[in-house]
Amino acid sequence: RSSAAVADKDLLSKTGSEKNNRAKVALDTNPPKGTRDFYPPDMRLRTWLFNQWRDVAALYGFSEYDAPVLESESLYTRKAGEEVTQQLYNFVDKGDRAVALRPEMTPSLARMVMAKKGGLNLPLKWFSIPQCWRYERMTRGRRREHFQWNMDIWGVNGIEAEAELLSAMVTFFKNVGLTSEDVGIKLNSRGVIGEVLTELGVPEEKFAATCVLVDKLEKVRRYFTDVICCRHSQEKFKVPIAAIQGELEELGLETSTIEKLTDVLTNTSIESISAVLPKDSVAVKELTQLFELCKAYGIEDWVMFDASVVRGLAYYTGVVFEAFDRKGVLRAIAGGGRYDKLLETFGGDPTPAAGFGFGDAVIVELLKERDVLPTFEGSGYDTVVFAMNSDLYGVAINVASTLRAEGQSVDLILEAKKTKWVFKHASRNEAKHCVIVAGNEYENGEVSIKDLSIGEQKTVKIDALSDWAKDVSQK
Ligand SMILES: OCc1cccc(Br)n1
Repeated sequence: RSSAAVADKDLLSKTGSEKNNRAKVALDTNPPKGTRDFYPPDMRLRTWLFNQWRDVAALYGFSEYDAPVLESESLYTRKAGEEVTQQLYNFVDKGDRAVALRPEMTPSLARMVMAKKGGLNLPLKWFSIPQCWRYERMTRGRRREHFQWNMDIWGVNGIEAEAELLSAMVTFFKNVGLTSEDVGIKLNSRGVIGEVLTELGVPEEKFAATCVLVDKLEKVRRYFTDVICCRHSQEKFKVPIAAIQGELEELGLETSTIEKLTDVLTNTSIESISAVLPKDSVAVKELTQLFELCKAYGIEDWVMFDASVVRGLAYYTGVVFEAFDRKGVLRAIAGGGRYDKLLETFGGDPTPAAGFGFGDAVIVELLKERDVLPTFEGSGYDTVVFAMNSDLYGVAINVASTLRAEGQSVDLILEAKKTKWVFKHASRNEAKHCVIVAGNEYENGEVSIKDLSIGEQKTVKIDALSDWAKDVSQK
């Protein structure tokens, strides 16, 4: 039996409450460490955000898919030292299977594509909003779960896929009231690091792990940038390099290589990066083309080149990008890139792919900070219906049913309540109307309806309630 079950039993027996089954020790009503409850107002915000994501996915012709939150651990046993694999929420189940709560969705997507082998009509434009998990020592009190909007295009070799994904991301930002002054998207290509490391004689099998380390550098850099406030200067990379020097040397990278990398990583223009890369650099060519396509989408104000962006996932192979808040206060808002080799690492056929992940936490922090977050306090149903006295409750049920048949969301008051209480309840829940079933009006075949937005009350014939409902729904 699990230790927790034993503990609970002990607890019950210790408190001698086994008999009446009421534990004397208060239940811990918090959700598990690092997880969140969504009460109705929180759920209304979450539903609003997810609907914004769904709307954009629909605009761009993406289809929704899903996969189990539980996957075989083997999907994530990459050896590149990524944070996401080092913090796996994994366990051995009762069937002795090594399983994990998914830390990201892309491997599940790759598994689903591979399961169908050639049976899928490429290209695929698929999206999902999975809850993803990590088990991080609560040293930093960070969350262990988040919901992450995933948008992926499979089967397209060209940079057009990345441009379409960037456009979809920008459309979302615009739809929720953010501008290119609030958010930027840094673009880079792992080809840049790849070409530099190749020139320096570093074997290709070290590229992924180097990128993962450099991504830490990026995080360390951001920390040191705040501390040392010397943006875009070589010094910044010197100091943080020390923080990962050991790991870089473990990778077998010479100090001269590390120095050369820091020169490359501080480039923030295509022109300057072209000067340190081979003349016929593929990375420069694809990035130049990507910026031209961004111009065609009219999103050039949102995107910029930044050679320090490599993202922390080992499987990216080409263009990578990261959305950030221009004030530099929050962590990355979203990130993505091209991952052409992921299926091969699972033993599948080479299939080009690109996509992004967009978490539900940072964006909400940003919307709050920019004061563009809608409010969701009220339940927002249309009408409250109540009977002034219990012998009219059957009439109230009929009234509610008539209004519901016309598509109105109705909160039928299920108990005897004072009118004052009902009006307060209706206003607190931002209902639009309140229908009162009372004796004298009922004798005339009528009910009384209060318009809560203007506070006026009028009587309506019960057999005219359907027309009334149609009429108010048009307003
Ligand atoms: O962004 C990395 C990540 C993965 C799973 C759960 C959470 Br919270 N964060």
